[in-house]
Amino acid sequence: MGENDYLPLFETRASRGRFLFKLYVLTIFVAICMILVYRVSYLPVEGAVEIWSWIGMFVAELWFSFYWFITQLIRWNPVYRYTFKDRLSQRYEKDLPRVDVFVCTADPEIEPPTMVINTVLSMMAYDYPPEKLSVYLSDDGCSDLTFYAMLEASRFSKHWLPFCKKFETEPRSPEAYFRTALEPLDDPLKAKEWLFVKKLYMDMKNQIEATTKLGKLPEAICKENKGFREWNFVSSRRDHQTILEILIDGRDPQAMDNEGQPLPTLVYLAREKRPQYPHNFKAGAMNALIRVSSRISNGPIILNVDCDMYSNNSYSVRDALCFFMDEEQGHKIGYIQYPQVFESLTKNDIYCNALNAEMKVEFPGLDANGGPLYIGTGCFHRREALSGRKYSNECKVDWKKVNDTKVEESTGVLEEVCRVLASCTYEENSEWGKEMGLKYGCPVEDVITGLSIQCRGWRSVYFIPEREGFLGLAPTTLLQTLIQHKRWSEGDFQILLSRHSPFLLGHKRIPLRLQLSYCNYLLWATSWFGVLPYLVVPPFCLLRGISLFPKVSSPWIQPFTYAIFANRAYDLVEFVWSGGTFQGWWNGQRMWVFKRTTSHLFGFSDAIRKLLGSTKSAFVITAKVADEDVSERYEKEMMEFGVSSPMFNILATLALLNMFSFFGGIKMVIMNVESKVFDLLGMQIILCGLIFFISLPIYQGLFFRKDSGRMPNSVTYKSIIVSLLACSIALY
Ligand SMILES: O=c1ccn([C@@H]2O[C@H](COP(=O)(O)OP(=O)(O)O[C@H]3O[C@H](CO)[C@@H](O)[C@H](O)[C@H]3O)[C@@H](O)[C@H]2O)c(=O)[nH]1
Ligand SMILES: [Mn+2]
Repeated sequence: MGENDYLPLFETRASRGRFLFKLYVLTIFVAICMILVYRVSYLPVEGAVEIWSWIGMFVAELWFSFYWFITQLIRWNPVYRYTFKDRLSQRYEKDLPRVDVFVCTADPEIEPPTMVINTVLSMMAYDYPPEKLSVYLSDDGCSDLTFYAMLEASRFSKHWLPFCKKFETEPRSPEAYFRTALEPLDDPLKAKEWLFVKKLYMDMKNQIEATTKLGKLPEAICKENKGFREWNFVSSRRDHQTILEILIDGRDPQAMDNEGQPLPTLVYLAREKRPQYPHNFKAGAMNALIRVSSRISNGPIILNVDCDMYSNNSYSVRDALCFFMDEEQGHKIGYIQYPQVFESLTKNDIYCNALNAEMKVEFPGLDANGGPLYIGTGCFHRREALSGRKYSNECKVDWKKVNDTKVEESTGVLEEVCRVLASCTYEENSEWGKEMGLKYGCPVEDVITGLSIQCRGWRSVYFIPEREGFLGLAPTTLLQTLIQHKRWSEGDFQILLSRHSPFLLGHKRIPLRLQLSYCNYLLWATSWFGVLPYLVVPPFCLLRGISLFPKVSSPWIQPFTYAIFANRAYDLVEFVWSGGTFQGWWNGQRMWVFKRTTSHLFGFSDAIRKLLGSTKSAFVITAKVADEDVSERYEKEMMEFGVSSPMFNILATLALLNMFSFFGGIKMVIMNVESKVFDLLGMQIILCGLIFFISLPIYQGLFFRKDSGRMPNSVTYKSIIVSLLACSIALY
């Protein structure tokens, strides 16, 4: 192939027709400047409350302006990637590299074993040479139930893999497939086979679920495999030796599916845990997997998924390789991030978990600005980059040679060697968790690790396949959503404050526009600087009759209304364009306020406390199952409160304060029609009104609902007292 007729394995297209967007940005920019000019030139001269309120609003607006700037920077010039899998096959089919898949699970109760093995099975069934595919499960829950389910899955895979090939099934998680697929009616022979495999799956599932419900394995099952004996030595989930079993050794000529084809390697690992050693959550699990897999299969490409993210597209590995193996650009690429897509969402996505705008607009924009973040799941890594190697020109891989090395040890010996690699002491006095592998000490181990990979000179790529690559589960209650966002905002902010921040570590190593783009997420924790003043000061001042905005009749009102409403209109268009509904957008506005006044506020304070050394970071795992009545309310899109939490106290208090002020404001307007109250306070009344309408589900939860998902009484009482107190302070 000559220099000139090189055909790339992927291509990058910038999105076109951005003129309207850029015009919109320009007009908002002008409006923002005018708002700031107004604030500075009309600073009240007397009255402490007046002056301080004014300053509070000004701080909020400065914050909004800055944040607006970085959100536009991310949106400025998104790029989209396309792959050519046929070219990959033509050139490299025989030399495809080994690929290691890492699945992490941590708790058999909130991450049920059937869900875990469905993810594992979907990964084993990739359209990829099985002898080059290895799937590793890290079980931080150290559960014999999960181990048992994995054994069952390894048996079932002998039927499932040939079945997937024959029927070209998609998706390849049996649960997801059988949930929707219809039996093939055209061919009775095929139908018989189809029904047979379906029954096999159902039987396996029922048996695993029955055993899980019991919570204990029957003797008979334990006798079947020597692996179960390991649990005799497990004192608790936090105190046990390494358990490592190679359930299928791909090298074993006996490891065949029922059509005589080889099977992918399958490994179960519960790394050693001891109370005196920090286990570092998912980052620790991943690092153990990196080491263990380096001995067993040592694939140069690693795919990392959470246990709830099954593969929905059997070509994802090939797509990813189109990037890594591209002759001109591939060697620079450290990781390829796929979007996080969730299948558990309701129609109008009541908790706004879809991340549509992030995944469809912001990440393509990040890709243009220097590369997307690593977000923990659905990400293909180059092993070298993940392990800590710096990028250099020598990183060019000779793909024709990568498969040359062979492991010689027997399965038993390999297991022995690898147990040591997953022990607690192995990492002592080493660079693991610092310069090697995923970084420790941060609740968003993914983002901080991705950033450090980029700072070591690697490029990252964002790829949205036509058929979604991975489908996962999002939180299904309000509190879980808020807690997840607290973990994210806290971790992200911690990165910004640390020496790993994009501005310190990234200085001169990644482009400035990428440094700034990172702030879009790393500054989440500070968002309450903007939002809290806007939720507290206007209603408070409204009750006192202090005006914070230009008169409705003044021309100065225009930049305010334009900046607020045009911005929201743009947001709506973007939301609907990326697949949402109008009601979903409205729900998103509510969650926007909720997250900023609770998750981000708490994330901020915990990050600061951690900086001062008074707390340690934790990782609250998101539940993947819920009680029946909770799920039922979720399906009906009823907001779930149910338990008391300081987060709910804040939400309810703010909602009540704005409600009192809104009605107070309306009353003032009605009582003094001639005195132009509306002209003076109109904008504040409208703002309080918006918060009032956004908070309707809160009032329902506080006063009108009877079900167990309503606000607990303690929250109701506390919020009423505090908001009334605030109102009386305002009035007197
Ligand atoms: O001690 C732990 C805790 C968690 N996990 C696993 O980490 C994954 C993510 O946990 P989850 O509770 O589902 O968190 P999410 O907020 O949904 O996860 C997102 O955010 C995390 C960082 O906050 C990333 O680790 C995840 O990959 C990313 O999907 C799951 O597979 C867990 O089993 C472990 O392996 N060990
Ligand atoms: Mn998750």
